[in-house]
Amino acid sequence: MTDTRIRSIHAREILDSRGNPTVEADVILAGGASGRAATPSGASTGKHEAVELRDGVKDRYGGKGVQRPVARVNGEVAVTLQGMDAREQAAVDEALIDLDGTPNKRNLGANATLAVSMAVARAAAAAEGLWLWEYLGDPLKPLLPVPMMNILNGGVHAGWQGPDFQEYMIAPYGAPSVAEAVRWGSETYHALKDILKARGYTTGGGDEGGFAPAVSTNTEPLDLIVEAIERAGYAPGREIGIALDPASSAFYSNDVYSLRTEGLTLTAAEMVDRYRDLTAAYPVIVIEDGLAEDDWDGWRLLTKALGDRVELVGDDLFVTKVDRIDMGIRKGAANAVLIKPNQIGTVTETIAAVHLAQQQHWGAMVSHRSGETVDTFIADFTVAMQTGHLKTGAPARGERVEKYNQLIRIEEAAGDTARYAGRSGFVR
Ligand SMILES: O=C(O)[C@@H](CO)OP(=O)(O)O
Ligand SMILES: [Mg+2]
Repeated sequence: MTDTRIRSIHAREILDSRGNPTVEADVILAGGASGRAATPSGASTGKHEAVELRDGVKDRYGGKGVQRPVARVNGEVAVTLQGMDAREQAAVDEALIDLDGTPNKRNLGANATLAVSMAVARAAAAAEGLWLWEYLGDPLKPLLPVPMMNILNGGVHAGWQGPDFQEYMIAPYGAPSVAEAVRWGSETYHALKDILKARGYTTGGGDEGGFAPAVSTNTEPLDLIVEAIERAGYAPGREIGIALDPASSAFYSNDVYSLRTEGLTLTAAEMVDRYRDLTAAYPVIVIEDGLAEDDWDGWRLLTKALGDRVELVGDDLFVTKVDRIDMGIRKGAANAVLIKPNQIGTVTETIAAVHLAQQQHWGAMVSHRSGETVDTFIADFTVAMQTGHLKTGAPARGERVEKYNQLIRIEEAAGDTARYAGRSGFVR
């Protein structure tokens, strides 16, 4: 094997899919192998997430002057990591955590540390001549995830023009392989487009490539999607299920949830009743962020009511942090964790969050951000961690399909050892 010590690290500012700046890092090893990675960026960010910094922006986090995440990677981060073995991911990430020295990466920026951390993993995999998923996981046990395709966008991702709920996803768990699942998803997406056109809705897209029609209730998208699944020739519930991310922290304040489209203001208990009705009437198998990021009592209520039959995923609630996931386990709040590497800022800490969820027999759903790049790290990561499902937007738009296409490539390369998670990809 070639020399895997880190020779140089270089970061730059590039654009994400919303046209906003983000960080990309290149890592070159002494033996010549290299890795490149770019960090995505959220819009409906949880308030407990690690901090994202941008070059030239005035520092809001207690530092003086302006933020310089890229310059700091090219300066002190590069100097500190130089000579370290890229295969020692935990040690590299520990060095990044120490150098930052804060609980939420506000010093270096989680977007800067993550780009470096991911690029180090890629460089090490390249040096060993392995696919990233093989390097990060068990090469003999690739588990291909159910693609959770967000085909109808609302909330902040659609400029509050449509439903209050942010994401309506389809989960083609009945397919025999990930390649077929992607095809089923794209056929349903195109059927939905035809249905929307016929009803006089615009077919413009939201941030994650799903359609953003100006519907007047939060249930209308469910009717439209069930119809689209049928029109594409599949059985709603048996072959393709539906997942929701209401991202409810965005419409929660003063202890109530305000559903603008429906002119309703609901308590947590009333929201739980609503979700109970929705899951009885539609094939909804996952609800992410059904309640707000600090509404622990509401989450316990929701988990008691639906936790035995619906995967209840905490995104803003847990922000990929082990101490918050631990709190959820102790309180009986949720039964699954959304896994977003940039919420925490290193590969090692992301793996720790996945492992904690898995030890509890909780679900772990790896996720993109609404602002993305063509980086496919999360596709390989999901296969390696055997999490069973990956949400990464609509089966349209380059930065989203690139992840689904990577799953197709992995499945092909893995051949007979590849297994598609299907229904087993969900905790309930
Ligand atoms: O809420 C979410 O789950 C994400 C990704 O779909 O959105 P954002 O990246 O805007 O936080
Ligand atoms: Mg979410």
